Amino acid sequence: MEDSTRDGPTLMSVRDDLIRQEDTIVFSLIERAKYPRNCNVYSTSFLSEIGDVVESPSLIDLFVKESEDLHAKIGMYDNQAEVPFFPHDLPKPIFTPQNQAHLSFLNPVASASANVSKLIWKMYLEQLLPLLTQEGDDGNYASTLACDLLCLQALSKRIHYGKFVAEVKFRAAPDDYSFHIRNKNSDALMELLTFEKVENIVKARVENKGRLFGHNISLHDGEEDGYKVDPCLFSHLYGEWVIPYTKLVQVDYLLHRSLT
Ligand SMILES: O=C(O)C(=O)C[C@]1(C(=O)O)C=C[C@@H](O)C=C1
Repeated sequence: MEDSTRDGPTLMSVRDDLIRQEDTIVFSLIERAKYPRNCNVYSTSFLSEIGDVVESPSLIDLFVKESEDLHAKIGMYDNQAEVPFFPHDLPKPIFTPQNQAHLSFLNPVASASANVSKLIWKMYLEQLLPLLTQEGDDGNYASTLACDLLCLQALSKRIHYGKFVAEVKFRAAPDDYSFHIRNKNSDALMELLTFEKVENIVKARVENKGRLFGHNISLHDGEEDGYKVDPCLFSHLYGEWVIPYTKLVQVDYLLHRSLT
């Protein structure tokens, strides 16, 4: 947890973490929008066409996988909030921090089961990038990949934070949640964990952040200021994908949470 009180995280502290993560998401998407689409980065035929390798993952596959291997070595995935896109054969951490108290908040079985990485990956590449970037290719593949990694990690962390939200909600009302968990009633769980008012506030706030962080400031009177990214994109992103995926994570987590 980024912010936990002495007695462990609360719904308020987890929501504060989510608010802080909005900044990271909005900033990283604005950074990615500096570059055009650069489709070669995502193409599985690009590397084989230029003849460098026989089997050809895309550049994004390669870059994210290699980055995650490096991050695993410094213990990134010991943190339950971080979920790798390529979880197989990750190297072991090369050191163990002394204070590991923050690592045991979630139910391990439920935490391992709640995973929407594939959905996030597909949404980012197929739906978000076409809305965020202009078509074109400026050859800046390394910078594009570096931005993509930050965006993907920020989105994944925010969405998988649903595990923490679910755990604090469960602990605050164990009887209500246990009843639906026992009955494997995902619709009732979804209803119980949904706060429409909060969702509307979140969407309005990220749109405002997009307006504030992406504001192009002109120095000349009469010149339109404009935005680096249309601010509505951020509320759209949250309304269509980020919040629904976070709720999927919460339901999946709860369905797999032991009740003892
Ligand atoms: O704040 C909560 O209670 C959450 O569960 C998080 C969240 C969100 O993803 O922003 C998801 C579901 C709720 O309806 C409201 C907001």
